[in-house]
Amino acid sequence: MTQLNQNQITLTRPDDWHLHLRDDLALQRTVVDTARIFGRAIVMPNLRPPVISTALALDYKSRIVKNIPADSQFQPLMTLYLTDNTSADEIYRAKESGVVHAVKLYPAGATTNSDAGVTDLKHCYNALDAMQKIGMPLLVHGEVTSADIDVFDREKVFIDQVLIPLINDFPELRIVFEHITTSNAAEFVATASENIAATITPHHLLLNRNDLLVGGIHPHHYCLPVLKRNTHQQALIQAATCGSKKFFLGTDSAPHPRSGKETSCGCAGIYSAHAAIELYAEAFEAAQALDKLEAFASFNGADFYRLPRNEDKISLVKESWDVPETLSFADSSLVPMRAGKQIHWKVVS
Ligand SMILES: NC(=O)N[C@@H](CC(=O)O)C(=O)O
Ligand SMILES: [Zn+2]
Ligand SMILES: [Zn+2]
Repeated sequence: MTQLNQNQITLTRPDDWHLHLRDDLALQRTVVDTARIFGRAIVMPNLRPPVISTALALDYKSRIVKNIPADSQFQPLMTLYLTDNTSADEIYRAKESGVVHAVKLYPAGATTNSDAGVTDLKHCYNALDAMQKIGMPLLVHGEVTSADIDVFDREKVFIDQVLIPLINDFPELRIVFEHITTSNAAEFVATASENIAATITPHHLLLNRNDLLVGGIHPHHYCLPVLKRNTHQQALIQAATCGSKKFFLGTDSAPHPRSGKETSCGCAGIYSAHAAIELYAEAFEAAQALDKLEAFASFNGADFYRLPRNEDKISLVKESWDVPETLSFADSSLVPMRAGKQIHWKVVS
């Protein structure tokens, strides 16, 4: 990475390894915002109905591609939604398509649109076996769902109850522990085998649970896994900036209409695609680790997914700009991360 000075950085074009684009009219917003900066993105399959087959993934991809601006080289990388019924054949079809790059595990009931998710991983052993054989990564929303487990502990308990047994049974399975939020997860990944990696979001680097709960409740900071205490935030910053190849950029940008967030039972998800790399630059600068941003954003994910790194570059300058209060979203609007406030890095073309 060429760091010209403290006020400008140039890095290889980054990729987003965990992204929600939604569907239909929403794609006009989400695809354009992500394609502005990112070369590729791993597209989450939690639509209604979920993307459970290669055929559905191909259809979804064609709807996404229609919304890519003509001057963009952006490539959506598709995923399948794992269910209790996913067959080994479906995994082989996914691999052969060249279009599906990973399979996503949502424990049933864990998060937005996860009702069709997995009730017990034992139902998925044929599919997991096939994935292990062909090197297809399993992406996990790593939270248990039992009512008796506190929402702040669900990630840590997932490691003990689900992830460790899974790795014991499938030691060669390539796994991405998505959107990690705790020191427990960061430590676990750092010391696990090279088959285990993790994505980290901009909001879990920049925010902690005070930003959700102090001075009133802030529904636009509600996401899953929920923001944790600041010691966990510090552990994530350390993991992202320490130079380890196991941690990489995944925004988990997850738009919901304003009306779905500002209500008596609000949806989980934070929209960051309008300014994702700029927000990461802020987090890395605050940790005095801007020199580590390029590997995190542009190398480690591509290497884990065994895809070529991007070749072109983007540049950011340290310049503050105002984030709008709202952005148009399908037939309504959404409130983006940092709405009505400033972001202190800006991409220059
Ligand atoms: N992260 C979230 O809070 N929400 C995501 C689902 C997910 O990634 O768990 C969504 O699809 O809205
Ligand atoms: Zn998730
Ligand atoms: Zn997500």
